[in-house]
Amino acid sequence: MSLDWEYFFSLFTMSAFYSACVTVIILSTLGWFLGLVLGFVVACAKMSSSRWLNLPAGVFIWFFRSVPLLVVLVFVYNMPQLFPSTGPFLGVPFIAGLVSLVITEAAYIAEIHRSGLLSVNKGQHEAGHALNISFLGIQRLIVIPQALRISMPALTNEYVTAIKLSSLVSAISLPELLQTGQRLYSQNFLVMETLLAVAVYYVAIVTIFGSILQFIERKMDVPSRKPATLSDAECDALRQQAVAMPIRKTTSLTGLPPALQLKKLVKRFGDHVVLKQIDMKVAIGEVISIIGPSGSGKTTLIRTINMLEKLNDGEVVLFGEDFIQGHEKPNMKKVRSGMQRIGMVFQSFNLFPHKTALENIMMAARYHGTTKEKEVCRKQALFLLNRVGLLAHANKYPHQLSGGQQQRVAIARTLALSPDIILFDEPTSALDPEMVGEVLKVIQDLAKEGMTLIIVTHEMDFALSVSDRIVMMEHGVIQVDTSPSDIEHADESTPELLRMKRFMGMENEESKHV
Ligand SMILES: Nc1ncnc2c1ncn2[C@@H]1O[C@H](COP(=O)(O)OP(=O)(O)OP(=O)(O)O)[C@@H](O)[C@H]1O
Repeated sequence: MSLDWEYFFSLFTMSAFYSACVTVIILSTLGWFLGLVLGFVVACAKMSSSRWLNLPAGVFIWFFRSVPLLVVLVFVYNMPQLFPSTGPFLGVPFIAGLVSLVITEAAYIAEIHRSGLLSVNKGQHEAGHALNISFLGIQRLIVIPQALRISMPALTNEYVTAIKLSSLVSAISLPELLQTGQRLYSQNFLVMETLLAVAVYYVAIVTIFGSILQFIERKMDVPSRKPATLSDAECDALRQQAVAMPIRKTTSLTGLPPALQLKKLVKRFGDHVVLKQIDMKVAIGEVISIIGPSGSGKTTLIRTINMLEKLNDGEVVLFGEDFIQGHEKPNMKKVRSGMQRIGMVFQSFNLFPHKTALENIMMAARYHGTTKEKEVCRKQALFLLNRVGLLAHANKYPHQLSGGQQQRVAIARTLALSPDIILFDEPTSALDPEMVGEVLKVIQDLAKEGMTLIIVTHEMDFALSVSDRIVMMEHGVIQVDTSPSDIEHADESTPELLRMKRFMGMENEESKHV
């Protein structure tokens, strides 16, 4: 048996096939896109902690992934028999086909979205929170763009599946490609030629639209972008554009309330009490280093100050005003305005990987509208980047920067909100030794300018040189709270201080014999 090639080629000049192609493209594209949107809602519902949301979402995914599209299709198309009022809507084959495709696609795509959303690092949410960006803002600006990039290959694959699945709507007499072919070969019995032509049409659609999605995927692929270091001339040009930030001078003023007052802070993780009634005052412009053995609660302490950890009991007072009360539901208005005054720099930088260094710095100011115009915002970000010595790297993405450079960008990002207090959580612990100095220098400059700083650190020499007070924590309590000079002069008459001195590695020969 040989194929009738003349007939086969004639099928590519037949207008019925081209209108069938249009039907397939519209149906599968709409089905995929609406499935994308519905799938996102279902994924968010499934990830919600509310049983009222995650249970129905789980049932939806389980049910519609289990039922074949053909069954859903026939059911939806015949729905008007049960509910006649749906007739004008679901009785239309295109709409019945679209609704079925959207429901089935949404069940699959919800799981793709969920894996994308889950793969965005917790630190990204925390960095957004520390920049006082709301939950929805964090999703829109930080999480969804990253999750979409991660999910894009699987979503492209799902689009191809939608194109192929659209052939099933031939079962309800929608003149798509397969149905057009079936109608032809039922008249002339040239089955193989017709189906071969149908296959060619499908391959062409998949190839064209698959390539478009792959192009978008490549555009979203941040690691493949490699903006270069700017030349000296380019840096000079940018420096001319930079506009100084209105940084608040917070040198200690007598008569003003402390910048921070921690009153009997208690934090528990299950039965484990990590902070045991911590009391501490931080004056305006003061630099405090918190040291102590691993697990003593240093990080937890500063995380409770900006609500990254929920306080169980106690109170945080910010510039003399109520800020956080452990035993009460937070007053979100007060918390939001307080958070605006506290910046945080993380051990693992938590820069936004889909944004350049400059965009990382601009994000929060633009979100909060502290600087209305994008251009002013950009100029201030340039100023901050210049201040941390990274103007030449303005257009680079975090993956192109060294650890020390990333941390300096993170500090500039924090400064973009003009905070009054900055919390540093072991800012140099994730850095190679040769990069520690460059970050400490930036922190030292902030200290000299009178910024209020609380620094959790294991860099003892740095703590001694930069701090007004050094606080040593052990087992969730503050053991010693003293000045660097008291530590340096510690001897046997002050055993607590001597122990701290030893912990800091400053033990001298004399004291070793104590
Ligand atoms: N999310 C959490 N869930 C349960 N336990 C936690 C959590 N975070 C911290 N902890 C526990 O709280 C204690 C204090 O942890 P924290 O990170 O504050 O210590 P640290 O003094 O900063 O230690 P390190 O110097 O090693 O960073 C530890 O025992 C830790 O296991």
